[in-house]
Amino acid sequence: MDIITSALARITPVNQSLIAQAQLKLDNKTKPPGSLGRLEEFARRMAAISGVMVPDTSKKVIFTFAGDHGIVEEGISLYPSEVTAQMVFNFLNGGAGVNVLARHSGVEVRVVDVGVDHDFGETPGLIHRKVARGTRNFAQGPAMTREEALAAMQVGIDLADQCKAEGVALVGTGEMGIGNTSPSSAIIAAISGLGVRELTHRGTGINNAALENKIRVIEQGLTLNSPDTQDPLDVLAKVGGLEIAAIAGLVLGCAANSIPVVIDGFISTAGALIASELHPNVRDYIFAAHRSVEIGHRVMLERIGAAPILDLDLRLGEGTGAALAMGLIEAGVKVMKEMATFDEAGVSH
Ligand SMILES: O=C(O)c1ccc[n+]([C@@H]2O[C@H](COP(=O)([O-])O)[C@@H](O)[C@H]2O)c1
Ligand SMILES: Cc1cc2nc[nH]c2cc1C
Repeated sequence: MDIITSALARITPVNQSLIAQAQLKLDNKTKPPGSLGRLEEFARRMAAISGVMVPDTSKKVIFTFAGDHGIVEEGISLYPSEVTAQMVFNFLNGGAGVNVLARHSGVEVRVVDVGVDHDFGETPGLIHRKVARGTRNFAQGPAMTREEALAAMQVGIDLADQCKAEGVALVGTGEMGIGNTSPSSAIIAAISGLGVRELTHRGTGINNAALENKIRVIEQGLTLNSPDTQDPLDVLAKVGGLEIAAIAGLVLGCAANSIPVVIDGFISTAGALIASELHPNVRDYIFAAHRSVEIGHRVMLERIGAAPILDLDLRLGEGTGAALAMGLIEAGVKVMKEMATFDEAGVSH
């Protein structure tokens, strides 16, 4: 049995009876029924996924996976590939957006090199799991071999298994990779069958002329590689990315370990989409942190069936939206844990 098959075999449906029990408990709290809106949904789903009515949410981790992209040579980003490695050092120094917002929410950030085009040597604090020094240019041939895509997915699965052993209650996804909105658009175009133009946006902030070129380059890559749209791993390998594959593995691994997973923006959702196409129960473990400015994100979220928690015009990635949303999900669990019932508070109902 290969690595993916064995992870898929561990995925079970979430505990439906805990959803009903959690709602009963929430309805006894001092509030009109349902009045805490989606916070109640978070509390119900956290119970159903973890199998515990009030999970201990003290350990929360975001994985920021970094990888480079051969497609950058086509001029599809505003920034050069060197920025990916430079930002890895910024993450390790605690100075990036995700570090700030994760500190705000009491979340630990772990940075993973799964495919950066830089030799990090012994760099302390970095999780060294490099599969390759970036993908190949998918406008000229396949981005990865199937073996490379599977190896990167294995990184995510391993980290999810480790989270289970550590008692991590909530996992978040994040990424850093100059050029990675292009493979993300290619993935949703291949899987949805919609046109590249409807799914491709400005990434780091390219102008109209560069956007036209980006659309043309992605269309060329899809035509050249003609990924098997019924085979999510073929799509991932041919037009995806190493960090996207690792996120697919992390999401799959979280589902296999009954850990709720909060997905960040457009690129993270591309990874989660691959995982949820591989097994229908994966989506029950996913919380969508926010709706990104990237126009294709809405289509991805609809396909996964996830309603975004926030809509803040974010388009940074790294796990920034996940960090913010994790605080709200934890707030839902705290309502379940700490809020007085009508009887406890002596309030009539
Ligand atoms: O998370 C998002 O929705 C998001 C939207 C646009 C850009 N990004 C980030 O910007 C980089 C990719 O943009 P680009 O233009 O280089 O493809 C990459 O490092 C992502 O983390 C992230
Ligand atoms: C500076 C910078 C930070 C980022 N974080 C995620 N993607 C990014 C892209 C750039 C360019």
